[in-house]
Amino acid sequence: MTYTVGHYLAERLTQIGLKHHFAVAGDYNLVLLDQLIEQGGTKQIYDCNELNCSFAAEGYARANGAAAAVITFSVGAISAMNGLGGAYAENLPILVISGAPNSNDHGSGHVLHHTIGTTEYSYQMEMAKHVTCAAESITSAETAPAKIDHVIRTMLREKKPAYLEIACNISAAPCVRPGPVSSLHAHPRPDEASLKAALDESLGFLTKANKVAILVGTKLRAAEALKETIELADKLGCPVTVMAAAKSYFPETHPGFRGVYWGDVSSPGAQEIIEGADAVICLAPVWNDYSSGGWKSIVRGEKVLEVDPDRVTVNGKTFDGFRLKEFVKALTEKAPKKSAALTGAYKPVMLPKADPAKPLSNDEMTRQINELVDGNTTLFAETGDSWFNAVRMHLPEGAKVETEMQWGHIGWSVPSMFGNATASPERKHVLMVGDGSFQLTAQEVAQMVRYELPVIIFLVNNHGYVIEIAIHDGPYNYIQNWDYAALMQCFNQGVPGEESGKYGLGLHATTGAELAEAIAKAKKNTRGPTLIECKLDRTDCTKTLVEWGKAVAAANSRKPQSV
Ligand SMILES: Cc1ncc(Cn2nnc(CCOP(=O)(O)OP(=O)(O)O)c2C)c(N)n1
Repeated sequence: MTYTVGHYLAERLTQIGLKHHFAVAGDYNLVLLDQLIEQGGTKQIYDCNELNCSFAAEGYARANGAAAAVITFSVGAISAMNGLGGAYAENLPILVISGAPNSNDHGSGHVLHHTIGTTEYSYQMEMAKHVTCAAESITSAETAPAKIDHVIRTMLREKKPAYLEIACNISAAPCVRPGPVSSLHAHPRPDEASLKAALDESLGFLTKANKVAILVGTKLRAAEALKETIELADKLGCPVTVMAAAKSYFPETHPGFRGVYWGDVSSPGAQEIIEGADAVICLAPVWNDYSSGGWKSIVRGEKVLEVDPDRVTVNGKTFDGFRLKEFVKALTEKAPKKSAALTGAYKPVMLPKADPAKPLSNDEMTRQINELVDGNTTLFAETGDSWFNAVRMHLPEGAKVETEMQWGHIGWSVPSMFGNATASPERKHVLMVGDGSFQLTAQEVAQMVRYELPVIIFLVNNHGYVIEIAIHDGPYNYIQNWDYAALMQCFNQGVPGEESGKYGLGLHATTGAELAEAIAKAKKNTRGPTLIECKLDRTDCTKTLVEWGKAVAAANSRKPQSV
């Protein structure tokens, strides 16, 4: 068998740990898809469309560390741009690979199908450059290895997405074989002088402080320093809070854990700890309009030691030339004990059990889902009140929560959980998604039926865009109602001649008792997804959503600066 450009790509994807890659066929990528299958190493998983394909890769990367999606030129790739944007915003290394026009067409004056009808095809590459850390176009086998290695090495180092387009007549062209994968993982060595200076300045800052606290931020997982953060918290003995988008990045059973800090909508006691501290160690925070509650709560300034993925800022000075992980390890070695602010025990908000015969409430639904979440569960929470329901849950050790609070593309959670469940079949997967979001990517549940993923989907049918209603209401926030549970009947048609793909289960829950019964059935459905449609009153949402929504609306309505 001739070793080809497509084989090279497949071997590199396998070497970096991808057991699967996602794909949607298109005539520009069919030969490439054949090469990837022929080389093996990563199994080809199909999606209903390229938006879902790119989000499935994003979800796979959340569990696996990296991922790949293969789509066709222009009509496919431009849909997948949304997944690239989301992966960029959420710091996830996915590689989107687009089939591309025959290398002979460039400069030929040919107008090609699936393009915008001009004779220039570089517009896609130009678009991709804005939402990736590396982007390359392969039009010859000779240059393919360097370009493939460049985009993979860069995405792994930067924890950002990358883009590759391969001319359709080059995928099966003969190619040299790759060397060791270690060259793709190389990181620059830390600058010791800067690391020491940052450490000395930070120790001086902490030694003077009495009430020290840690705030775990959004980018800490991408900085690969979750374990190191626990070690720092153990050494300091101080309270630890997490930002909403970092929920589950720090174990909630840890003696120092004190809830979620989200300004005025923080967990009880968390706001006082952070805003009352005289030294806050902020680890990889992202302060956007959502996380700061409409710019009202940003933790920054002279009381803050801010540790970003590649920079430390403290006492009005800034230091770089090393990674967050290296700095946190060095700080832990010399950090003083600072347990003065750790008073009392953490008291999570435990929701009371409702009367099972009463109409299902948001609190009762959240209470039962929280009970379902164990140490081996990955809980996906979609944009909407699902965010606030996940944030208020109390997690057992090992539980993970996945959100997309920076990009916030409604519907992201369905394909992303599909990808995540594909990457981590040993874990349980639970999704909370509103009816509005679900309508954007609902068809990907059919792929969960096809691949027999035993995930549980809580479809929160509160009849509209409740998060938008909380921010700013209008007729545009009300949607066509579906019989969401009945979709499973539609998706269960299976693959002709095959036994698989027929085990989706759709259930309705209008009371606490019906929900409990549905969850019991879902736990027994091991050969496919279970969608439980939870009927809630539109006004029944968390108070934190309403309060936060008002703050975001106020931020959106700021008057233009008068010149
Ligand atoms: C692709 C995309 N288009 C529009 C929006 C704006 N948006 N954000 N949240 C929503 C509504 C979410 O409604 P649901 O999923 O029903 O969730 P709830 O808020 O819990 O009712 C919209 C329409 C968005 N965030 N992403």
